[in-house]
Amino acid sequence: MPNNLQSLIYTNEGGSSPKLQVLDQLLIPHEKVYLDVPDVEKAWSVIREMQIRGAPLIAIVALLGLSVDLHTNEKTIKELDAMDDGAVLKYIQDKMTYLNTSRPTAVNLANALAETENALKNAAQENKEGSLRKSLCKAILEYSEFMLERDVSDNKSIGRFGAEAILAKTGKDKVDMLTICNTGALACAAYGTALGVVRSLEAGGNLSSITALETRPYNQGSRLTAFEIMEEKMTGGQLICDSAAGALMKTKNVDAVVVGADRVCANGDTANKIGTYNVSIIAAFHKVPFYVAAPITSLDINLTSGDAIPIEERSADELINTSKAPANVPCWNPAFDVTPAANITGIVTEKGVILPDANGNFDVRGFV
Ligand SMILES: CSC[C@@H](O)[C@@H](O)C(=O)COP(=O)(O)O
Repeated sequence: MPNNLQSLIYTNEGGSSPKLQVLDQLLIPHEKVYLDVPDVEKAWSVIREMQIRGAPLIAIVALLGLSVDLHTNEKTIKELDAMDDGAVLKYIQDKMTYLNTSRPTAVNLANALAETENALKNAAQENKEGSLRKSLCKAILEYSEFMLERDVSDNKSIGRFGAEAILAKTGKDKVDMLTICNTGALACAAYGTALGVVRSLEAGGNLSSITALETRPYNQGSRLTAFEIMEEKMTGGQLICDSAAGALMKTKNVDAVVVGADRVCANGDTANKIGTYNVSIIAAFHKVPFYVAAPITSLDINLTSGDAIPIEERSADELINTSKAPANVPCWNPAFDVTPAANITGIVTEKGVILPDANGNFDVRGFV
């Protein structure tokens, strides 16, 4: 991703004055506007309104937003000043619980908050700063910055493992790829997951083409992925509408599909942007390998199958406003669907590719 178009801008002058701005993705590709995130309320709303989106970025913005709130928001500082030590932990936990209500399907935020809880417990025990409040706030700051750095290195590993797996599976030197939604630098701190795999193929000279699906109704494919493809002049980049995926596989060539994930269950069932399930069925019909690319933080080993994944349903307006439909038509607008593990060839993580066993069953638990 070119430096002039980052999903977020984070600074921390002096080590304890974090500042966060996020790119308003609803305005891309026509305008580039960065929004200040001074507190958890703003972090919650940019996530909820999809001004930022993508499972990894949602978690990063929530945690950095919490850190900014605790260190620099005057209202929060005043409230903390008036508290005794016993109340501080609960106060921070309440803000975390609130952030976790922003969007339900991606598990990365819930996993990040669980990791933060552990960091808080350790910080409280060690109390290195000599003040519980300072120790807890420092722990949040350190953990949020760690997440930011880890995201980029994990994505590069996912990219490498995914490219190797696809080239080995297809036995080709150059591959035609298909993807849905936006899983690129705009969905993460940088580089991307599924689009990171495509980036890695391109870097190795192994990309023949990359087709992005439009991804109705929010058009993350046409607004964001197509934008990233054009910015980087990716080889053979093109856009098609969602309903053209079958025709593409039948009449042109697709060597492999690679998609992101919002939540991968213990058995490999994967929630991702609405329409991913359709693509997996078409890929299975045409015997095209179908890869999921996601960091370990997208795995939810507590859910045994995809039936239990909470699927976010969004307002009818989003569908009506983007489809010229009659204003009063009833709509069902699920933001995600679940691809059954049976349709998945491999799950690419930063630790390697998870493959099914001899019976075709996945068990992702050993990777967490
Ligand atoms: C690396 S992002 C993976 C997924 O989060 C992505 O494919 C997706 O479904 C995003 O949905 P969104 O509703 O735009 O947040």
